[in-house]
Amino acid sequence: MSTALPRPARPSNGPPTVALPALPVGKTRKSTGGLAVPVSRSTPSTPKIGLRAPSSSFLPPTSPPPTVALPQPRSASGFNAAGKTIRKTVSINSFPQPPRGEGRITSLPPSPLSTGVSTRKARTPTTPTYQLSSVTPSFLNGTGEGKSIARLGSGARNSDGLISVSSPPQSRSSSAQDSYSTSATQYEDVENGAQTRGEASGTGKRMSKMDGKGNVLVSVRVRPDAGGNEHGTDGEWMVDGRKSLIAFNGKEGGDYYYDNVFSTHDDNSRVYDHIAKRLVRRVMEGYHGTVFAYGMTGTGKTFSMQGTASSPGVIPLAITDIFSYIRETPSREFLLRVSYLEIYNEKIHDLLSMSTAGQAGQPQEEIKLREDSKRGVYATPLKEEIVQSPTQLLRVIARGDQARRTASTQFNARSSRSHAVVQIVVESRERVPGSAAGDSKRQGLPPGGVRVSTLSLIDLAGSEKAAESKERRQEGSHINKSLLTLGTVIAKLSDQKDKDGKPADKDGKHLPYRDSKLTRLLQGALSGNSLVSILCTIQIGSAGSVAGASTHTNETINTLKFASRAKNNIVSHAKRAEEALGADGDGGARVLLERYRMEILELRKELESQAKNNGKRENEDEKEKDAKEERAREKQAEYRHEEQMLEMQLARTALKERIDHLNRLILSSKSTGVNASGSYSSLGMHSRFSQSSMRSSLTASNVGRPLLERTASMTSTSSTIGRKSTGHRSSSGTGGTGGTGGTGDTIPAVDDEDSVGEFGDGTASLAAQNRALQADLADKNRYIQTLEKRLLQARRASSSRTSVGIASGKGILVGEDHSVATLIKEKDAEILELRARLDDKDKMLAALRTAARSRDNADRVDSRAEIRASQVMDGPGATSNGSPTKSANSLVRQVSHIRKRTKSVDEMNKMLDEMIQDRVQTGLIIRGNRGSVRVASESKDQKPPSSNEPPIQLQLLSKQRTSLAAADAQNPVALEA
Ligand SMILES: Nc1ncnc2c1ncn2[C@@H]1O[C@H](COP(=O)(O)OP(=O)(O)OP(=O)(O)O)[C@@H](O)[C@H]1O
Repeated sequence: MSTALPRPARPSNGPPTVALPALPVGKTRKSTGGLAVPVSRSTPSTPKIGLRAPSSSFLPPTSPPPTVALPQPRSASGFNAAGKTIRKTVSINSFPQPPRGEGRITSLPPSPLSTGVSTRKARTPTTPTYQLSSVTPSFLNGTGEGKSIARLGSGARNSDGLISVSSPPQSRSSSAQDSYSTSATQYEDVENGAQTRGEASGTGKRMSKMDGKGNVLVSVRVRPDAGGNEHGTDGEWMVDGRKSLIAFNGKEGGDYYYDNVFSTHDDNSRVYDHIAKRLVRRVMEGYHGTVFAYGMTGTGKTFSMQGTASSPGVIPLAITDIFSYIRETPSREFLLRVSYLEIYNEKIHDLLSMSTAGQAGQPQEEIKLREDSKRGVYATPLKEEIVQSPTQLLRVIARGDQARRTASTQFNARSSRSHAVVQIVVESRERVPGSAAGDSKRQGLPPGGVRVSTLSLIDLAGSEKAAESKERRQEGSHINKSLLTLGTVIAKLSDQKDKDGKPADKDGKHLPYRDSKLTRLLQGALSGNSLVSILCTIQIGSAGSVAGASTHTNETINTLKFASRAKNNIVSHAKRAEEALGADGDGGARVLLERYRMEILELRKELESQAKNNGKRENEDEKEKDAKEERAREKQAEYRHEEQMLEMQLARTALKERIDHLNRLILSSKSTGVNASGSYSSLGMHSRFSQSSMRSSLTASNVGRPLLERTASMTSTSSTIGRKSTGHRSSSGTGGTGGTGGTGDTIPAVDDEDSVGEFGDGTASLAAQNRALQADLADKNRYIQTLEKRLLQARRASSSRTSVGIASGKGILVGEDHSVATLIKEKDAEILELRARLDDKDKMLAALRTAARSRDNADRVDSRAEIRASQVMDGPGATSNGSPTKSANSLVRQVSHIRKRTKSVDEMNKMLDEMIQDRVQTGLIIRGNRGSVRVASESKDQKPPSSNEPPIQLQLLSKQRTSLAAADAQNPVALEA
């Protein structure tokens, strides 16, 4: 069916290269206030529009077939074969640069707003309709379109043959470097200086190079009719996607050419490819870009921007391409952050924080628009989320969508009641600064800087004429007001600047950007700082009613007018964003990539310095630890050493005491006991001595375990002796006055034959002394065993310490250990010696015992004989008279004998004291407060005992032996025995 439809008879090729004469404008067109009039309307040969098929006819035109798929050159499209003037039918694609001055003004399409209409009306009759013919033709005009088309080869992709412009490759991730013939692309190519279109660009290319400006990309999408009528109800509409044409044959009709016209059959993917794909790439390369959808409510703005799961729209497809670009550009690193806001009833809401703050019932902080020289106009405070994957980005946007306000309207069950703005900020920098020096040089940018560009994807709320509810009406009034302001600003846009250098309208007046939040937010894009692509959505059809049809038609025409005006008036001066170097200044501080890089560098430095410090600290810690361990070891060794020295000292003292004690005992055993005066007994002496030595021991060894054990040993010793001593005393007490006639019967609990003193005066008998000695001997043996144990332990400790000392290389320790080892050896020798001495003493004791017995026997015999002799000599009278002469003599003899012996003991003690005194003087022995002595081993300058010189105990012992021998020599009784 579509094949049979006649097409508008417009020349499609062979455009003139010069300005064409003005053509008369048809009345009907005039009445539209300058709206474009399809040539076909006034061409007799052209069928009526009502019969025409819409441009979405799927089959290629029959005759004459377009030579190329590109849009008509504007010179050709401006009029038909009949030479009719069609002011507004100049192809938008033929505006590689904005019209200027008067030409531009006159070429403006009629504004839907009152301001533009009168001007247009006044000028229309006198102004040539093809004002832009003087503009250097672009690659799309007659100078080279054929070649460019052949090269671009977009037709292959267009299955329905309606593509009017070359299309980029379809792959979402393809580069499509030179396949997009829009003004914006021309601009970009100028920037890069690349002859991407080669000869196809022709003079247009050269012109572009000269001023580097371009128009925005304006596309129109026709939504399928809800009633199933694809091409309009009254047959007045014609949509030709291939020619980018929308023609209306009704009231205020005309032909409208745009960069792209999408028919009802074009899907979202195709729409994206044509309106946004290139722009997204440019954004990734450093330009700011804005895509927005404009149109009446329910015409498919949201459908085009967001799409559906099966047919994703501009936003998801752009996101896919952004990440594809990042993947394809390994030489740069990127950082993406996204924000999402809506303008509802002239208030800005953050859709990303609304989903959190709003849910929690917290009022959102009011978001204001601010402006600075670097960022332009921006909303603050606005949540920005850094995203790392398409999924994450889509999720963020979906979250915002959830928060967006929608409501049911007459034309849309889920109408967006706000303008929604997704902003994706792209930061990028060379991965290795300076690596692409050549490239950077070409771009005139230093390597290493961060480029920041912004992609704004805007879904405007739909204009609405009538609303039922008050709320809808209020929303509608805000929406309409902001859209009206947008239209006004666009209508007033010009190259004029005011005295401050700010964009001004044609009369030099301020542009009313501030009249609405929307225009304020779009200020940067509208004033040319960014590449702009506008998608206008329309619906051709009645929407089921006559009233609806008329509303639709009016709205559709208004939308088309808006699109035309935007195409003509918005001029892009977009430049690649400057690279911010360092984090200095306001711009630098915003650049997260730079901030993060600096932060990373700082953190790395910190990490390194920390690692260094840690290393140092570890070393120090280790050293300190070593030193501590060393000190602990030394302390331990010192303690052990002290302990050992103490033990040895105690042992020495104890041994000495023993020796003294034994000596005293031996000497006592040689004596005959105390005489009748009872001045002292040997056991009494011993007891006293024992107590005193105990005290001294306690004083000398008041620390350590050895003390307790040794003290216990001493206690047992003293108790043994004390018991005997007590027993002795008690015997003294009972039998002390027994006189010569006293017998052993007076001593209880002593069954030994020797238990009774011969004098009955309490003097200890030899047997008692022997028992005491044996008990003492047992004590001594036990003590020696304890000593041996101690020494064994000391030896072990010393050997382990020696090994530690050797391991740690401490010569001094080894030296000390040597001395200790030597001491131990000496101790061993000493013990051996002592044993030998003890054996000697045992033997001596046995001998003494025997001698004592035989002496006692002899004494008894002697005394009896003496008594008998005196009795004989004195007679009975003498005895009765009690002459005491002889017995007194005998007693005197005995006493003198005992005194002699006592004297020898005293002498020996004296000798020992002298020896000790001698040692004390030489500093080898220190005398304690209570008479105890200790070896001055603690003193640091203590000389190690000479290997030749025997230890003091041995010396004492040997001296003692000598003295004993001397005493024995004086005491023939003992020796003879
Ligand atoms: N090209 C299309 N193909 C199929 N369905 C479409 C198309 N355009 C719009 N629709 C459908 O029309 C309805 C309204 O579309 P959409 O919500 O996108 O309109 P709108 O312009 O955003 O409206 P509003 O301004 O009220 O938000 C939706 O159900 C959508 O699916």
